[in-house]
Order: sequence, then C-alpha cells, then structure tokens
Amino acid sequence: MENGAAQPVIVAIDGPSGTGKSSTSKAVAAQLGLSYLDTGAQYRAITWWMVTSGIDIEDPTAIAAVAGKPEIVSGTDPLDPTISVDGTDVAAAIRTQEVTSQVSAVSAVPEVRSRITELQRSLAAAAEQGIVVEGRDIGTTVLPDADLKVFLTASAEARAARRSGELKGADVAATREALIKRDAADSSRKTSPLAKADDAVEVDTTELTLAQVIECVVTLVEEKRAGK
Ligand SMILES: Nc1ncnc2c1ncn2[C@@H]1O[C@H](COP(=O)(O)OP(=O)(O)O)[C@@H](O)[C@H]1O
Ligand SMILES: Nc1ccn([C@@H]2O[C@H](COP(=O)(O)OP(=O)(O)O)[C@@H](O)[C@H]2O)c(=O)n1
Repeated sequence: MENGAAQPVIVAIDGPSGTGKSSTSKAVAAQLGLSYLDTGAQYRAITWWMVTSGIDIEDPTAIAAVAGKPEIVSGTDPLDPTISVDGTDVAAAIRTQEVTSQVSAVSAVPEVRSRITELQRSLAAAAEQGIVVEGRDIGTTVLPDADLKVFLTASAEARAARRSGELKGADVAATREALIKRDAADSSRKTSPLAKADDAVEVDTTELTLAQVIECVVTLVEEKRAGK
C-alpha cells in the first residue's frame, strides 16, 4: 500500500440462500472495520413495496413501470444494518413468507435490477474504508472489479436445516423445496443470474462452522491487502 495507508477494500460475497452470506459478511465487515451491504434486503424491500402497493407480481411490465418509485435506503453499519422504504423501517416486514415467495419474480425484472444495481454501486463507492457486499450477482455484475470475490456453497440439506432452525421449527423438507425452487429461479433468469464469477474463491460451508467460514474470509481479505 502507498505510504502504508490502507486503500478501501471491496469484497463481493455471493451464493445461494442459507450458505452463510449474511452472517459471514456482517462479521467480516465488523472485524475489519468495513461497511456492509445486504443486497438481498434491497430486493426484498422493493418486493415488499410492490406487494403492499397492489402491483401484480405476475406482470413484469407492471413491475417495470413502477420500479423507480420507492425510495430504498440501506444503512451499511455491520453492527446495525438498516433498510427502509419511503422512510418506513421494513427490516422485519421483508422477512415474511409472502415476500420470500415473491422476491425471485420481482428481482428478475431488468428495470428492478438496474435500479438496485445503481444504488449498490453508489453505496460501495461511498464506503471510505471499503465494504463487504453480499448477494447473487455482486462478483459477476455489480462489482466485477472487486478486490476479493467469494462464492459460498453448502448442500441443500445443510442450508434447509439452517433456515428451518431460524424459522423456529419450520418443516425442513418444505424449507428445502422452497430453497431449491428459489435457487432455480435465481440461477435461470436472463438478467444477471446467481452465478460464480470466474475469479471467485469457492468455499463449501457444509462441514464448516460459521466461525471457520469467517476466519477463512478474513484471511483471504488480509492476503489480498498484503498483496499476496
Ligand atoms: N457454517 C455455518 N454452520 C452452521 N450454521 C450456519 C453457518 N453459516 C450460517 N449459519 C446459520 O445459517 C443461517 C443462514 O445464514 P445466513 O448468513 O442468513 O445465510 P444467507 O445469507 O446465505 O442466506 C443463519 O441462522 C446462520 O446463523
Ligand atoms: N444480488 C442479489 C441479491 C438477492 N437477489 C434476490 O433476492 C432474493 C432474496 O435474497 P436474500 O439474500 O435475502 O435471500 P436469503 O439468502 O436470505 O434467503 C434472492 O432469492 C434473489 O431473488 C438478487 O436477485 N440479487
């Protein structure tokens, strides 16, 4: 680094649902003094707005026509990440089953993606120390020049067990089916699908503890910073 001053570091963490992106990214950002952005929360927020505004989720043209309307604001402190729509805190509202089941359809609409991608790039550019951005298309599309790209994976069984644990006793088989369906929709859409960037480091978290995954990513960031 020039004059020993740390340059902002941009870290992209992608992968399917339940692989540990949010927990890992938040902890890595907190440990390294970086900002943190949960891009899934932004897609959930715009989906929440579409649902509560009575927009027909089955109609991509209707979604595209209003994609620019809601004002979505993300707070990027890893110790207190926030998300609001038109000034309303939607942190809890975006986690409902209704939003989860509709988010893939809304996030497949190109006008929604270009709007949210623009927000993500401006938040990354504004992060003075750097940022950990997690999602599905960060390494491939949003921040293709990220300093480090990580692609997290885990077996469908492990991911379903983690998610149903979170949802307090939700049926593991049903959770697994819902996850697989959402992964398939996210991976097969035309505009910036869920995909591993060619230069991403893939980490299979199936047999790792969360602490081990965090340590692995922190080490990768430190190696990048040291120019290795
Ligand atoms: N390596 C791991 N081992 C066990 N549980 C994990 C691991 N990584 C994350 N979890 C747990 O799994 C759940 C989903 O993790 P999360 O970070 O929300 O995943 P994602 O953001 O990829 O959907 C959380 O309850 C989290 O604490
Ligand atoms: N960069 C991103 C992030 C999320 N998404 C969409 O948003 C949904 C919710 O993302 P999320 O990260 O909150 O999902 P979970 O991992 O919490 O299940 C995904 O299923 C995708 O449809 C996306 O299209 N692109």
